[in-house]
Amino acid sequence: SNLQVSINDINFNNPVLNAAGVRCQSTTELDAILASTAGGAVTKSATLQPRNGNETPRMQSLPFGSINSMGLPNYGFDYYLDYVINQQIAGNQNLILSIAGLSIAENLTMLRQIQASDYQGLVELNLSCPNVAGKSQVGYDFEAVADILAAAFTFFDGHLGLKLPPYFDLNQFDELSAILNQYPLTYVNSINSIGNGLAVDLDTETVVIKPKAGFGGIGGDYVKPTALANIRAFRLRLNPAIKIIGTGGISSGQDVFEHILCGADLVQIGTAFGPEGTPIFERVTDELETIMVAKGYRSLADFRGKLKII
Ligand SMILES: CC(C)(C)CCc1c(C(=O)O)[nH]c(=O)[nH]c1=O
Repeated sequence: SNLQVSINDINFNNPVLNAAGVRCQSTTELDAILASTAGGAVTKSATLQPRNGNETPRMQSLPFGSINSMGLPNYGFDYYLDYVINQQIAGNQNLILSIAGLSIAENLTMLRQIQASDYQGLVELNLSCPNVAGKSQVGYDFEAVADILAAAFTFFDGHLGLKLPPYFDLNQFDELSAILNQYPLTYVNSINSIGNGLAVDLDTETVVIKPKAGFGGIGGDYVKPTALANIRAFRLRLNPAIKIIGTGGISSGQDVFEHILCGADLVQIGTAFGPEGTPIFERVTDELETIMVAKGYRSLADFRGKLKII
């Protein structure tokens, strides 16, 4: 079967990438993803200056997923911009440069530097980035979303995608989609981890991660129903020119199939990629092909977005 996907004029051999944040902070880790069956690689969300991130333990595996409060540890924007440009020179277009500035101004600064560079690939703006003190993360402050997109598109003409937090109220999908449809976005990526979950250890009667009194983003099996709902809700509301990347709860070819059936063009694996490593990409794409053959689908377009109601 044909697993190929094109996002604008960027061709992917298969739709399965890593998610920003998992095993993608160093060039060694990114090279390993590109050397694997993965359709492409996403960099750890970058801030202008390098960051150590939060105290450990800051991520823990849980029975059905993970909890993390990493605190944006990364080697800094220049490190990742250099990497994706070098990959572009080497002929690899399947990179996504992820940025998560600590302010709207910092995000615009990074976008201006990307605009001034030779980078022609995909850029993923992480809207779970912090907002002004006392306000919700940008992704939950729709005025801030409108402001940053209006400002960005006064100068940025590259392939801009948005990494969105999960939403749970159908009116939020209507309201946010009405904003996003006003801009020439290349894609939205749904979902980021479900924010501020909590896991406890029965024996020690403690939380399991040190930062934020144990509060952290939840990923893995726990979040797949929320991910599928967000993908479907945005697919049904967004301009068809805005593609969808599905993230959340993928650990099998069946999960990939479900994301694509709900409307995803590409998918990203975060939590499950951690313990399994790069072999997950071959396993998951093989499992996807098996399902497609069994169902008689020859390409992803044969079933993408064709979820039926009953
Ligand atoms: C939560 C932020 C630290 C503001 C952004 C980076 C990030 C992190 C992180 O670096 O803690 N973890 C996630 O699950 N998603 C994210 O987007």
